[in-house]
Amino acid sequence: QPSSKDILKEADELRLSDRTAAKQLLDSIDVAKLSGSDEVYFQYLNAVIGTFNGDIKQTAEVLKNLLEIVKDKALKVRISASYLNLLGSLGHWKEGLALGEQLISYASDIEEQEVKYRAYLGLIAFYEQLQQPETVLNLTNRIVGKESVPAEVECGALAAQISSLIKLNSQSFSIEYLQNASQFCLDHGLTIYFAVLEMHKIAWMISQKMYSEALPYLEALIANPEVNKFTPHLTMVMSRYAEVNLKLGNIDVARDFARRTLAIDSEQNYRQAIIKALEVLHVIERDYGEIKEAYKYLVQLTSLQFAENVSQQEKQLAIQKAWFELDAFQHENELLDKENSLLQTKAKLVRENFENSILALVLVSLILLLLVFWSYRNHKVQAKLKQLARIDSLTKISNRRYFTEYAETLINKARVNNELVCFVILDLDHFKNINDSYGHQLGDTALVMTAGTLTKTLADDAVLGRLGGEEFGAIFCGKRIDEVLNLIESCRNEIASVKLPIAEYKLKLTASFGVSSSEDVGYPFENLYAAADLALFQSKRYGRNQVYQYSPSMDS
Ligand SMILES: Nc1nc2c(ncn2[C@@H]2O[C@H](COP(=O)(O)OP(=O)(O)OP(=O)(O)O)[C@@H](O)[C@H]2O)c(=O)[nH]1
Repeated sequence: QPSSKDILKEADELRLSDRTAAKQLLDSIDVAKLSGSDEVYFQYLNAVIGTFNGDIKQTAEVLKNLLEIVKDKALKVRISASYLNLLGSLGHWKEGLALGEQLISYASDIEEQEVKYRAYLGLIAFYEQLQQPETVLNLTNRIVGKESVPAEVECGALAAQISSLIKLNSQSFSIEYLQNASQFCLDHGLTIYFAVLEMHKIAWMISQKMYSEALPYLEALIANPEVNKFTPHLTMVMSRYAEVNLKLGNIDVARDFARRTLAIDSEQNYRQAIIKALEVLHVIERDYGEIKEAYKYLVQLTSLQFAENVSQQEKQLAIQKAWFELDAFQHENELLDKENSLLQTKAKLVRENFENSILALVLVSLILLLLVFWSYRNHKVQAKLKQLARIDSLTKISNRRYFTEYAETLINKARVNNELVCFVILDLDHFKNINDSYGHQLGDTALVMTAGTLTKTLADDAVLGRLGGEEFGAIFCGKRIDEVLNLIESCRNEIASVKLPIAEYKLKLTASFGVSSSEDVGYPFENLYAAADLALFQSKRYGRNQVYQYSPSMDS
């Protein structure tokens, strides 16, 4: 029991030699059981086998649809080749030219030689219809005589090759070559190609006026049942037979076969044969003096020749038009491609621009951030510097410059508010002795401890500062004099109880105070300062470690 695939292959092989058997094989297959790709193969064979009798248009339609679904590369090439052939027969030049170009590219990247040959054969048939014998010859030379070419492909190529050689009047043509080719196709049972080649041989013989030599070949063709089945071949053979007999003086046979030719193709589909038959009949009637009959055939002949010329010219024009349209289409495609790549470049540019903008934005943001940070730091540094410029580095309270500045501001404010201002100068007693006896370091410690005590006892009520050396100042605004004196008194006590870090704490630290008030000397700071200084002097003079308040009597 052969598999469906084997049956398909067998039908494929019989396709050109025995169409009926091939068709019967196909009909024996259960289509429902075929796999996807085998079903396409089946449809393809069914369509091409049908072509010989059936409607070419319908076959073309089937192949077109198969092309859309076919997956197998080799089968795709075959279907394309057959479809191309039909497009040529139907005069669909533009579609054919486009498919032809596609087929060339399919063929170039297919591995299987056989498929490649079949693709070339499809192209050959199409270019024959385009009447381009040079192209046809070029393609046939890629097949003829090459290794592992299937006989049917070889015969197809041979038929086209020889026809082109004759058309081009080539030196490479010889009747022996044609004879061998014809015999080869006959031996392989490829009757159609055999008939085509025989026809070329006969035509060539007629052109060489070898009428009697041509006669037996024509008779053999007429007797061949395979040729008989195929109307275009049969009409051509019969009309040629009429022509040769006319030349040989067999008038009755010539007339008979010319009339039979007209009868077979009553619709005059195969014009070349009909024209030939009409020519024979016209000559016969004219030579017999049958003027009326001769005239009748001449009219038919002329109008058919005219129609043939017109359709040939129409075909040429259609082909030209197809070339132009294809060219325009390709140009349009190229233009579209260019436009596309332009758009892509544009999009890339926009993207790059965007990316650059983002980058710039990030950079600017970073710079801004740095600036903000820098200015913040700068601000802090400035503030720190400013603070450093105001602070006495040893005692960490306001230095003289800042204290004086600030005192002026406070005093001005107090004057406006009509508040009492008291100014106090404090000076450590016998400080020089501390330095001299215990060293500068202990002197510094004493200064720091004094500032600490001042801050602890007075900072809530007064603004403090170091005036220089072992001298400190304090400003009280909006306090009564007795309150100020009390505070200073307790400050003096605190200083006196400071324990300097020396052995057994036996060194006593004391300070003398001079106090002035705006009530006595007004608000000018110089006045307050001078008055407090004078009071301090009294305090030192009269025993130290005590508080003296300025009184105008001190001035004298
Ligand atoms: N350790 C130290 N000593 C200082 C500093 N500034 C000033 N002195 C010293 O303070 C001393 C001030 O001495 P004097 O002006 O004679 O006054 P005194 O010894 O305190 O005597 P009376 O004020 O009269 O009680 C000097 O020896 C200065 O060198 C300082 O920042 N650190």
